[in-house]
This record gives sequence, structure tokens and C-alpha cells, in this order.
Amino acid sequence: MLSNPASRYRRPPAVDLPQRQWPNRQIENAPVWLSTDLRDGNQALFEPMSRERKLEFFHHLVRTGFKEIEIGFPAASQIDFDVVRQLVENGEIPSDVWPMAMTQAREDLIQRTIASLAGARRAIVHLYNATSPVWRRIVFNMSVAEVMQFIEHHVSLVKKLTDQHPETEWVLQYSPETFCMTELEVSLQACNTAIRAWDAGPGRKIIINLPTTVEVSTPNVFADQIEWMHQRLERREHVVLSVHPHNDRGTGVACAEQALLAGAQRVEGCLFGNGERSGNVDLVTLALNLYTHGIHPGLDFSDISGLARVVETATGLPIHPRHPYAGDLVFTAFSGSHQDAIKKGLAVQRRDDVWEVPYLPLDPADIGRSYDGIIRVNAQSGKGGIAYLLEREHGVVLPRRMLVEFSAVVQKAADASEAELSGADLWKLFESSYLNAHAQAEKGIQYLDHTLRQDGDGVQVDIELGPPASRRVIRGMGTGPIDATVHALGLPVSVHAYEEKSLKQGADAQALAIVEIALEGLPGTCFGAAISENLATASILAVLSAVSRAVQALPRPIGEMAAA
Ligand SMILES: CC(=O)SCCNC(=O)CCNC(=O)[C@H](O)C(C)(C)COP(=O)(O)OP(=O)(O)OC[C@H]1O[C@@H](n2cnc3c(N)ncnc32)[C@H](O)[C@@H]1OP(=O)(O)O
Ligand SMILES: CC(C)C(=O)C(=O)O
Repeated sequence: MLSNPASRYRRPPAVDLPQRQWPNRQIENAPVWLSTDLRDGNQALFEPMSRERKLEFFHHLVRTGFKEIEIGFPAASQIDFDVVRQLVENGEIPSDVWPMAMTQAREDLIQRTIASLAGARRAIVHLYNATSPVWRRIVFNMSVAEVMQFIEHHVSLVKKLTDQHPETEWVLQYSPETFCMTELEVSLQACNTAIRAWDAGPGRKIIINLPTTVEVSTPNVFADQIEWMHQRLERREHVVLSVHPHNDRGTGVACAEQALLAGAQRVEGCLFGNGERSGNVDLVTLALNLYTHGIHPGLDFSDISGLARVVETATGLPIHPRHPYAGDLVFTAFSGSHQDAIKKGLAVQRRDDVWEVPYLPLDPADIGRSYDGIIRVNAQSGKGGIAYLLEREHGVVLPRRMLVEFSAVVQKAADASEAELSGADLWKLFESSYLNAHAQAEKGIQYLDHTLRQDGDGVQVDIELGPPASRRVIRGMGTGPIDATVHALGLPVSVHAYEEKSLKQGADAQALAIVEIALEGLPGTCFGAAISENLATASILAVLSAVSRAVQALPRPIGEMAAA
């Protein structure tokens, strides 16, 4: 039993913002993206990335289209320092990409951070300090006034040190860590202190990065906090307003999206939501959410599975099969009505038209995934998935009533196996239920051979039935092979429908024949099917298949009923 939370947990206060604008807005453009996979993502791993892995990951991020990449915390880790140096010294950072390095507000750490970036064409120094009451009291033991002096002192130091490297274009990023838990007036004071100490102005940009260091509120409260700041920050035109959502309440993506409505221009996060605790905001989901609204995110996720494997290898963490867009199961429908609707949708969807396939939020092909795994068949499936697999893998299109009949067979098999049925399983079931139904000795007919010859205007068929030890021949005359076979059987059978289809072309061409019959004494109709290189043979076998299946329900074996 969960204990009563009322006395142990508090809901953070709402923001007094009666004129809030964000609920009426839509996201119109992609934000600036910053990948913190190599910093926040990396600091949250059982085994942080090696130097080689970091470098490789960095280049993947560049190829994906990131223009801002937090490479690490060079003052805290020799690997991070070496990686930054290698990238800078070897000129491996493309001219339009901003590397970013993080530091605490401590003089020695700031010096080393700037030393790591020296010589870069452009660079972002990321300075942070926590500002919320709990951190002020427990971690830093500082008053609000002392926190402001602390910020002023360390931002000024960053300015002084970076001014000594005019060959580099410097930007300061200031993060009031724990922003979402800080009184808004204090956050504003902290950010404005940084803006002034950095002397933000024309050609001197500052990034103000507001994190949900630990996500504690509903996304609407975070959006209110962002809009409140957006309206009040000093020198706003020289400030890039950024957010850094975490996902402790599972609403990181919602927080980021609503923050964009509220005035944020930039988002920091990790691919597939890696990062401290329940992760940083997932940049893949955010970007593809935009994409499905017709807005290009400026990031290339056209090979999402390839990227997922890169990230899994680098982090040592698996991506959940139901992870939005990237999970193995997200383009798979298990339930019958979903499969049916997807099949119908795919049949009418044209490549360049607006995407309207039911149940699939985007065209899997757009992110390098194929339709292959879309339909699966299990005990929850209906006709749609079965029809899709038979058609895709064997070119077999069953008449609707036959599909209904066969789906009952599939359902039974799936229930018995308690597993998913593959296309191959489905075909085996189709073979044993229909294509080989005439070859089963037990209750049905065991076909061995036949001869067919023209007889005046009609045909005569001689069919050899088994078992081989007591083989016998039944003969029938008719207008064609089907009619003759029915007569040969001598059973009260009437043929309701017949269709044939060629399955392959050329030398190995094959015909599929499908027959629907009624057998006196049995309710409804029953289907049979057969495949042969010869159409007449396929027709004869299809009748035998249908009759054999129909008599399965009869009390006496077919041999006793058939005319000998
Ligand atoms: C929310 C985030 O993700 S922030 C990023 C967090 N990432 C990391 O910390 C990863 C790497 N960090 C480290 O390896 C280490 O913390 C180092 C090397 C930076 C510093 O190591 P140490 O000097 O041993 O300090 P330690 O790790 O114990 O950190 C606690 C100290 O840092 C201080 N501190 C914490 N945050 C800050 C900050 N933003 N600015 C200034 N000081 C800070 C604390 O007050 C505490 O100081 P105290 O020792 O005087 O009480
Ligand atoms: C932006 C920084 C300080 C951060 O990682 C956080 O607050 O989660």
C-alpha cells in the first residue's frame, strides 16, 4: 500500500500569468537544437564513453545536422579535455558547428574549460549554478544576494578570460540549475545578472538556458515559467532563450513543446531520451513530432534504425521497443481492426500525397523503415493482417468469405501456440488447411492421381483415391473438370463459386484455383484451394480440397459416402 503522500510531497505553486499567450499558439519553426548526448547523456552512463567513442559519436551528431553540441565537462574529465583538444587542434569541427563545454562556477574549472576550447573558431562556454531555495540552503549555504555576487564574479571571469582569445567567437551560456524549482523573481535576477556581467549586446550573444533539472510540475506550469521569463529578461533581443527539460514525470517532450509555444528558441536534449535518471528530453521524438506537423526539424533522421544502433552501442542502453518512432514495434499493428485499416490505407496511399494511413503517424519510409514488419498475426488479429501477409508474401488474394473462414483457423492456431504467427507459419497453415486438404487420409479424401480426357462436348475424369493399399478409382463426366469431379464424387455437393489466379509467370507459372461448395447437411459453404502448374489439375484438386474439408464434420468417413 502506498503511504499517504499529502504530508510528504508538495505541488509546486502555479504561476500568476493571467494574460498567458502560449496556449493560443502553434509551433511554426524548428528550434535551435543542442545535443547534450556527450555531456548530460554521458554523465548518466554506467560506463562513460571512451575518447574514441565520444569522437565517433560527435561525428554522428554532426552528420545528423546538429549545429550546437555540448562535448563534455573538460575540467572534470581528462577524456573530455582530450576530446575537445583533438577536435579543435585537428580542425574536426565544421565551421557552422558550435562546440560547447560545461563548467561549474569555480575559478579553476573555468580556466581549464576555456583552455580546452582555446583556438576553436567559435565556442560556447556553459556556466551553471543551482538557484533554488533547497540548493541555496543545503548545497551552497548562500543568501540570494550572495548567489547574485557569485554569478557576477564568475561570469565576469569568463568574460575576462575569453576576451584574451579574440581569435575565437565566444558565446556564454548561463544555466540557473534547478530553475523550475526556483522562485521566478530569483531566476530572473540570476539571469539578468549574467546578461549584464557578460555585457550581452550586438555581436555578443548570450544563451539563457532554463532547465527542469528535476521535472516537478505539469508542462503548463513550466510553459508559464518560460513565458514569464521571456517577457521580462533584459536585452531580450541579444538573448537566445533555451530550455533543458528532463523527464522525471514522463513529460519532458510536452514541457519542451509548450516551452517553445511560450517563447523558447532552443532546446537541449539527448537522442532517444538518454540522460540523468529518466532522461533528458528526447530530441528524436521532438524533431519527428514537428516533422509530422509538416515542419522540417533540420535534423536528418532518415535512417532512424541506424542511428538507434549507434546510440545503443555508445550508451550500452537499449531503446524500448515502444519508443516513439524508433522502437522495433512502433510500425507494427497486432490487433485485427488496426491491421485491416492499415492495409486499406496503404492500398490507397500515394507516395507524394498527404499521409493518411490510419494508425501510422508517419510514413515509415520517411525515416528509413519499411512496411515489412508492419503487420503481424497473433490471437488478437483479424482478417487484415492475414490478407496482407498472404498477398505480400505469396501473391494470394482470398475471396472475403474465405478469408473469414481462414481467419478462424488462424485464430485457433495462434491461441494454441500463444505466440505470434510469421508469414511462413501462416502459409503452412494455409497449405495444411486448403492446399493439402485432399491428401489427408483420416476422414477426408486421399487423392493419389487422376486422368482427364475430352469426351465429346464434355470431359471425363478418373480419380485414383487412396490409401495406396486399397486404391480405387472414381469416374465422373461433366461440362468441365469441376463438374466432372463433383459427379465422380457422387456426393450432394453444389459449387457456389470458382476463381482462378495465376501466381507466377513464365516457365514456372502456377495456377491457384479456389472453389466454394455447399454440402447437403452442413450449414453454410466451405472453401477449397489448390495450386498446380496445370489449371485443370488445380481445379480438380480445389474441388477435392473443398469437399474433403466439408466432410471433416460428417459422422462417417468420405470413402463410405462417395460412389465407388
Ligand atoms: C544538473 C547537472 O547535470 S550539472 C553537471 C553535473 N556534472 C558533473 O558534475 C560531472 C562532473 N563533475 C565532477 O567530476 C566533479 O563534480 C568536479 C570535478 C566538477 C568537481 O569535483 P569536486 O571539487 O570534488 O567537487 P564535488 O564533485 O564534490 O562537487 C561538490 C562541490 O561543488 C560545488 N558546486 C556544485 N555545483 C556548483 C556550481 N555550479 N558552481 C560552483 N560550485 C558548485 C558544491 O557546492 C560543492 O562544493 P564544496 O565541496 O565546497 O562543498
Ligand atoms: C543545464 C544543466 C545545469 C543541467 O544539466 C540541468 O539542470 O539539468
